[in-house]
Amino acid sequence: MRRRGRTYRQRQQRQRQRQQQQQQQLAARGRPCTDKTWSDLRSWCKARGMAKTKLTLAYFPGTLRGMMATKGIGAGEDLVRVPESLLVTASKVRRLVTASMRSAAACSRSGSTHLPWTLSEHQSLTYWLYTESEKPSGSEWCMYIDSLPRDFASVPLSTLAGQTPSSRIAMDASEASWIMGHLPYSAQQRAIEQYERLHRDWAQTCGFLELLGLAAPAVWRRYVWAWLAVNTRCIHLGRRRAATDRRSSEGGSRDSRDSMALAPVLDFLNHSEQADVTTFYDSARRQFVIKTNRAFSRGEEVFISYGPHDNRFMLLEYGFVLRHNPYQVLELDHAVKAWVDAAKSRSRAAKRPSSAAMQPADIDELIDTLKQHRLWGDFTVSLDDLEPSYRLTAALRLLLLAEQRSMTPKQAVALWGRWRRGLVEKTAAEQSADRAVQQAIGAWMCAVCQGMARLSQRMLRETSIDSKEQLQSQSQSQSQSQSQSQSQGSIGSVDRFLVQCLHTVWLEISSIAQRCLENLETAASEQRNGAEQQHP
Ligand SMILES: C[S@@+](CC[C@H](N)C(=O)[O-])C[C@H]1O[C@@H](n2cnc3c(N)ncnc32)[C@H](O)[C@@H]1O
Repeated sequence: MRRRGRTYRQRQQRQRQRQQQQQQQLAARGRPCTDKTWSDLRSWCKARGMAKTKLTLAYFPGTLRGMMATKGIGAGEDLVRVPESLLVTASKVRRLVTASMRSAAACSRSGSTHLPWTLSEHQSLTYWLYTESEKPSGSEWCMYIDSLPRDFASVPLSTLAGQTPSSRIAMDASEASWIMGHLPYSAQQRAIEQYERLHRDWAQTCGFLELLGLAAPAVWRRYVWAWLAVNTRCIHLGRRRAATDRRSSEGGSRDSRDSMALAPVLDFLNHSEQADVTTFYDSARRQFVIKTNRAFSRGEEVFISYGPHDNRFMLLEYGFVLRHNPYQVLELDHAVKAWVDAAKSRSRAAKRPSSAAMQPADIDELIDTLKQHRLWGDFTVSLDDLEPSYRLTAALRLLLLAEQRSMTPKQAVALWGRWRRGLVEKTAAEQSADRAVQQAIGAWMCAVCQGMARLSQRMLRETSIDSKEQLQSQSQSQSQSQSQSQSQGSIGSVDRFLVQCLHTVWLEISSIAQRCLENLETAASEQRNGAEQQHP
């Protein structure tokens, strides 16, 4: 039977329904941004040669502000092409400063326009962003600067940096000590190094500008903002070429020594570990290009990849974490170092040290052996196999072998060398030492995982948003008892998103530690069963 054609009204109704469905789908995925800042930025970029893209700024439930496909994007298509004129690089900053110095009286007095540029790329871009954002008459780049986040509160360093520069993290601010106290050990160390880098960059920039007779960045919090904007948003242009391989850097073009840049529009793209993009510099058209190797449908969030990083790195560098990060590992450097410290104290505390017992100097020698073989540090357990990594096994094997009473440190190193070369133990004594060290590694791993599981349970309680709010009201009511809250650190006004990220990190740690424990228990019971069958 032939279907009768639809009436005009039915067609109209169906079209309306389809439009409504599409709008609902879009809203579930993300909400396009209707902000004037975005339309101004787009027009400003267009006037400077940026071609139209199939991307628009939008807000998404999980990732907040990011880029949405306005049309279907096919695999192999360009996502965005940023013209040279819109890339801010260190060489451009250097040329701008040189040009301003040429016209400055200070420079004509010295009669030289040569600038011995000593700032790093990060320092140069931070200085540029700082000065542009401070310009009283408005910057030529104000459209771009207005599009940047007002703060980077979810990046721990933003709080750890404090209100004034200081040579080390000021733990008297209770929010800073709360954050440090809730970072995993490995992240604490990285946060300290990050702070030292920020402070060194600020001090070196001030010193350099004073030498040139230019105003140094005086407002610390603004400098921290500019530094974090560069750290979280700059793109990597590819490998730096050697100075001899450099092409002309005159005429405003990019110097091939530049390896990073600030790039408007492109820096709205969020990260996904599933993103598959190719980035390159099209020297014929003088544009930085990002191509996607997978398709995106209309309304979908478009991602790039910031690299294969675990969540601790993501949190410290970018202020977010992935719910399921494929690069997650349990980092155990702190536990190995704690074992070393404890072994040294035990040895020092022994009243009559026996000639066979390890002395602190022996332990240092063993560590040197591991360092010589590039096997000291970066001790992990991966989520894939829940086994200690080769580096961790190697370190534990050497240290725990040497700790056995039957063995001198020299003998331990020799036996360890045989294990590294994959040789089978020959004598009965060697075989028994090997069995004993395997058991000792199992016991060590068990104790460490139990400790990590206990610690993560506490951290999970303290970073759950409910308890955050409870603690916040407690800390408000206890605001008079400053000394107490300062020594323990208070959650105070710590960014809510940062607290959620910390919670996710501790969930990961707890999950790996628990699963690792289960694995160890299964292995131990299999061993027991095997032994019982051999000697019933
Ligand atoms: C290059 S910018 C991307 C644009 C940024 N979302 C914005 O609003 O301007 C990098 C920052 O975006 C955020 N971000 C990137 N990928 C993310 C993700 N998968 N989930 C949550 N936030 C993300 C982080 O705050 C990060 O520091």
